[in-house]
Amino acid sequence: MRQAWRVADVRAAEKALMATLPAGTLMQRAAAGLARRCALLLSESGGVYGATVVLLVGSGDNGGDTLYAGATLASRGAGVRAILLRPDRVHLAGLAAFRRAGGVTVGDLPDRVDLVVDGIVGIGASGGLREPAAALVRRLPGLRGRGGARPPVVAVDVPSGVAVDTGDVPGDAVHADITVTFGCLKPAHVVGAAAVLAGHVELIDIGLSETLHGDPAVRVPDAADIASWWPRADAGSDKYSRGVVGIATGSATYPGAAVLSVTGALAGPTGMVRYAGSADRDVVHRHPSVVVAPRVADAGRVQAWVCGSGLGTDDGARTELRSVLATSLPVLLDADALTLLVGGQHATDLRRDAPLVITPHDGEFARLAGERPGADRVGAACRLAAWINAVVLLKGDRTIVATPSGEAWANPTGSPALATAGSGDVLAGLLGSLLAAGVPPERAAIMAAYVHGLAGRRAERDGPVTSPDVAAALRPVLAELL
Ligand SMILES: NC(=O)C1=CN([C@@H]2O[C@H](COP(=O)(O)OP(=O)(O)OC[C@H]3O[C@@H](n4cnc5c(N)ncnc54)[C@H](OP(=O)(O)O)[C@@H]3O)[C@@H](O)[C@H]2O)[C@@H](O)CC1
Ligand SMILES: Nc1ncnc2c1ncn2[C@@H]1O[C@H](COP(=O)(O)OP(=O)(O)O)[C@@H](O)[C@H]1O
Repeated sequence: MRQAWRVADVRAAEKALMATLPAGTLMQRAAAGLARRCALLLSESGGVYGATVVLLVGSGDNGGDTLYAGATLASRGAGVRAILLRPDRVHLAGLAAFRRAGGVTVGDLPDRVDLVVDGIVGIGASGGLREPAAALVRRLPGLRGRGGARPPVVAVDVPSGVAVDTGDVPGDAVHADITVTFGCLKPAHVVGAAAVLAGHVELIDIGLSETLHGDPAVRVPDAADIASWWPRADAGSDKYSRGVVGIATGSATYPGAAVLSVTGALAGPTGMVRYAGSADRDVVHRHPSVVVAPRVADAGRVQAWVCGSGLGTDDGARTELRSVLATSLPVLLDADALTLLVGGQHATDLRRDAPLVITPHDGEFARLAGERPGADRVGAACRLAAWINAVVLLKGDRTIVATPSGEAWANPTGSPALATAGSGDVLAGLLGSLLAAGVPPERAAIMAAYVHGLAGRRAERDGPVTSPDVAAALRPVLAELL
């Protein structure tokens, strides 16, 4: 698991650590790690000696890191040119070291560039990138280096132009190939559009873990977490002890939603899937192992319910929603079930002790919360989770999982190929199976999003992706993961 920390916490930890060290130690550690990464990148593409490196240097310590790293590269024979965005407020010691090593300052981007280092602004950024930095950043995609190729861009700490605590990108911003960050990850590395602009993120240890306390802003699961949390059958298992998941999705109008959510559930860890609804014939035809009933009330015992996708929003759908919410079981609500919640007719049904998970996309989120998630997706998901007292899985690129107590996770897997009709139904079924197997709701949401994201990536290897492809990819993905 990785963790990302807010700027205020990073600042406090840096201050506490700096108090125990000679002045400038942390910047030297940061700059050394940054120079090492830049040198490696240049070595892979023709060598450090003779390469042309451009530093974009802002007025704070982010620029200081960049100048010291530039000095190291210059001392190894690179031609390093620094553009100072605020010459009157540059990091003076950094600039002196840079000049001593043979670095030169220039007024504009050179014709040929082999590496760009973005040190315009780091965690001290406020608001969108200002001019003249913004104009410079807009020109970066037009640069050419060795062999006419676009030169790699290394961002220092964070890509300049992103909102560090939210991952929002309010305007022009650097699109980095690599971001070299120091001490710990920040939210912009793992959520929102900023995470895409950060490219590959490399963390340099500057000793910050000694003084970094409290709760991270966002957690990011890895494959080992998912594998270790996944329930497994053992010699004593039977189909009931593994959990039975109930699926109340689809309708005569939308039988596909039922089939897709059931397919997702069948890939999960439960020993049995029960389906309740009017798409029963389609479900049994596709999946003979599924036990079907016309309504939730007739379905028999389950350990968790999935309700919503393709259910419709008529009175019959409302009855089914009421039936699942009246149980004392974990419930996942998606799609039409979320629409039915709007207007408050189910407010009393929602007052329940058993876990509730909701899986809105941005439109459904807006219907429930009264506004779209906006720039701070993690904050928005946490607020809705607290308000509705449910685990919220906010779909999208880097899906967010938030708990009522304010814990947030960002899913690192996935692909835009998942933006295809019915792929959310597959996710809901898988998540429901994890709930029925006894996995705590926030973990079930994180695990389902992770595996669903891997399935999307696997499916796209074979060309354009449909939701049945995502469902079909779940089992091979799990075979590799577990
Ligand atoms: N502390 C430590 O121990 C360590 C810190 N380290 C490094 O320090 C970095 C933080 O340095 P920092 O605090 O000096 O802030 P920084 O990111 O350079 O930006 C401040 C300057 O940017 C400007 N500016 C702001 N917004 C802007 C905008 N939208 N558009 C344009 N300009 C904007 C702002 O100008 P102003 O608003 O004042 O006019 C101000 O002058 C951190 O990311 C890491 O790299 C490492 O060495 C490890 C140890
Ligand atoms: N741009 C994107 N990048 C990555 N994943 C995405 C993107 N857009 C959507 N997704 C994922 O695709 C799925 C779509 O779900 P949903 O909107 O409920 O579709 P449907 O209702 O058709 O099943 C979600 O898991 C979501 O996280």
